[in-house]
Amino acid sequence: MALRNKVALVTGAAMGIGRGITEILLQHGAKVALLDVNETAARGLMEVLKKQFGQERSLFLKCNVESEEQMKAAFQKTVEVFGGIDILCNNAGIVNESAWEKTVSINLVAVIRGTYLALEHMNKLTQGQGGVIVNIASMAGIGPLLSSPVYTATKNGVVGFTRAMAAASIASGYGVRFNVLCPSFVKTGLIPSTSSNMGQFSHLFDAANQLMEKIGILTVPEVAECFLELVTDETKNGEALLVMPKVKKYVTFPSL
Ligand SMILES: NC(=O)c1ccc[n+]([C@@H]2O[C@H](COP(=O)([O-])OP(=O)(O)OC[C@H]3O[C@@H](n4cnc5c(N)ncnc54)[C@H](O)[C@@H]3O)[C@@H](O)[C@H]2O)c1
Ligand SMILES: CCCCC[C@H](O)/C=C/C=C\C/C=C\C/C=C\CCCC(=O)O
Repeated sequence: MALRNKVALVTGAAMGIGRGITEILLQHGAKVALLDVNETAARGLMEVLKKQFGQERSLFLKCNVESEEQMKAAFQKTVEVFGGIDILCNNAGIVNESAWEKTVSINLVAVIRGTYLALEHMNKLTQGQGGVIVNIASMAGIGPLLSSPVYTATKNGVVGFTRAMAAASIASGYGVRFNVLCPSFVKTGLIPSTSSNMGQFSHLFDAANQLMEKIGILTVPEVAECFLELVTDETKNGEALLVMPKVKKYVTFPSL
C-alpha cells in the first residue's frame, strides 16, 4: 500500500511509539489524525509537525480513548476533515497494575472500540474503501511479564482480537487487513522508573528491570519501521510481528 495522501488515525500519538508512528506516516506522505488525552504534549508536537510537513497534513483531536463519545467524535471529525480513514493504529496504552480496570479499559476495551469504529468507515461491505488496522500489543502479548499480569492479559487480548478480526475479515470480505505489533522494551516514558504502578507486584520491579537488561531496549524509530512494514506490505494480514533488539520475527501459532 502506497501511503501518499492516505488518511491515518493514531491513538496515543503525542508521545513515545505513537509519535514515532505518526512521524513515519507523515514522512511517507500520509495525512494523520493524532488522538491523545495529553493536550500539552500534543500541541507541542503539532507545532513541530506543521512546520516540517505543512499545515494541512496533520490534525490533533483531544480524545480519551476510554470515552466512547470522544472516540466517536474524533473518528467522525477525521472523516470530515480528511475525507475518510485508510489506516488505524490503536497504540494508546498504560502500565498500571494498581488501576487494573483502567489498564483493561485503555489497553483492550479501547482497542476493540477503535477497531469497530474504523471498520464502520473502512468495510467494503458497507460502502467503505478497505484499509489496514495495526494494533500495538507487546512482547508481553506472547510471553508473560511477571511484574504486570493484567498488562500481560490485555496484550494477549489484543493479539487474539487482532488475529480473530483478520480471520473474520477474510471470511466476510471486509477488505480490511489486521496486524499486531509486539515490541519488547522500548525507550519511552511508559517504562516505569519506580515500582509505584505495580501494586501487589511491586516486589517484582527489580526482576522486570533485570529482564529488560537481559533483552535490551529498542528505540522508537526501530518500532516505527516495523509498523510501516505491517501497513505497506499487502501480503501481511493476521500477522503478529515480534520485534526485539536485533530480532524481527513473524510469530507462528499452533495451527488448529
Ligand atoms: N515502551 C515499551 O517498552 C513498550 C513495549 C511494547 C509495547 N508498548 C506499547 O506501546 C504503546 C505505546 O506505549 P509508549 O511506550 O509509547 O507509551 P508512552 O507513555 O510513551 O505514550 C503513550 C501515549 O498514549 C497516551 N495515552 C495514554 N492514555 C490515554 C488515553 N486514555 N487516551 C488517549 N491517549 C492516551 C499518552 O498521553 C501518551 O501520549 C502502548 O500500547 C504500550 O503498551 C510499549
Ligand atoms: C514494567 C515494564 C513495562 C514494559 C512493558 C512493555 O510492553 C514491554 C514488554 C517487553 C517484554 C516483556 C514481556 C514478556 C517477556 C516474555 C518472555 C521473556 C523471556 C525472555 C528470556 O528469558 O529470554
